[in-house]
Amino acid sequence: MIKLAPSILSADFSNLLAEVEKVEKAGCDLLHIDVMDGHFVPNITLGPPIVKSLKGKTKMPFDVHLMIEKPDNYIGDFVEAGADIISVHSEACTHLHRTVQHIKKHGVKAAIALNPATPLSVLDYVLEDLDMILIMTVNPGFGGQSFIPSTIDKIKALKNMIERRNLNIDIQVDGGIKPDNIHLVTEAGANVIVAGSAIFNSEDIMTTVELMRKNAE
Ligand SMILES: O=C(CO)[C@@H](O)[C@H](O)COP(=O)(O)O
Repeated sequence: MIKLAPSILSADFSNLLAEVEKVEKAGCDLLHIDVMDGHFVPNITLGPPIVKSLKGKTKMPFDVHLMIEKPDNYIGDFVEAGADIISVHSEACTHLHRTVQHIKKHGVKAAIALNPATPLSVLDYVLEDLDMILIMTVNPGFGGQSFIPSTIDKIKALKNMIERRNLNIDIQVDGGIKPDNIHLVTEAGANVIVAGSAIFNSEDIMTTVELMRKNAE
């Protein structure tokens, strides 16, 4: 079962609630919230108050992707604001295992995100503790970038790694996913698909979501 997670980075922030309502009505499964600090990535987006302002206004779970340094300092604030899943970047964590336990202690789902150049081996000793792994299919920081094709082999290798250990972990992909390439990532093993510009910049969100779902399966 494929889950679609529209990234609000490409939404019209002056009309954020209406944008969220549109993707929920179109049948999307999760709301992907990109948090950027201007240090880990060269862009600044939003913090817990914006997340909190949306809580209770949609039934979609909040999938919060922290592209920030020192994520441990902010996990509690995002949980309090309404996060249901929190992803931290392996590249931003000095003590990755500790950070994963920190997320889980807050009672939300824990995920690790990997930049395109980061090997899967960083997951070796934390895999069993994860609910989801986020394979970045662009370098993080901006919406509207082009999909990096070498990430397909990485998704396949991750799928094998999870199956070999008999685990049940979602594989999320994020960056440059459109109706015409979504099948490449789902065939490789991804089941949670983030899409920002493809959904929010489309003329008809409902039709685009339907097309993405059809092409994914
Ligand atoms: O995390 C990020 C970018 O760092 C993403 O969530 C983007 O927002 C996805 O946007 P598109 O590539 O789908 O336009």
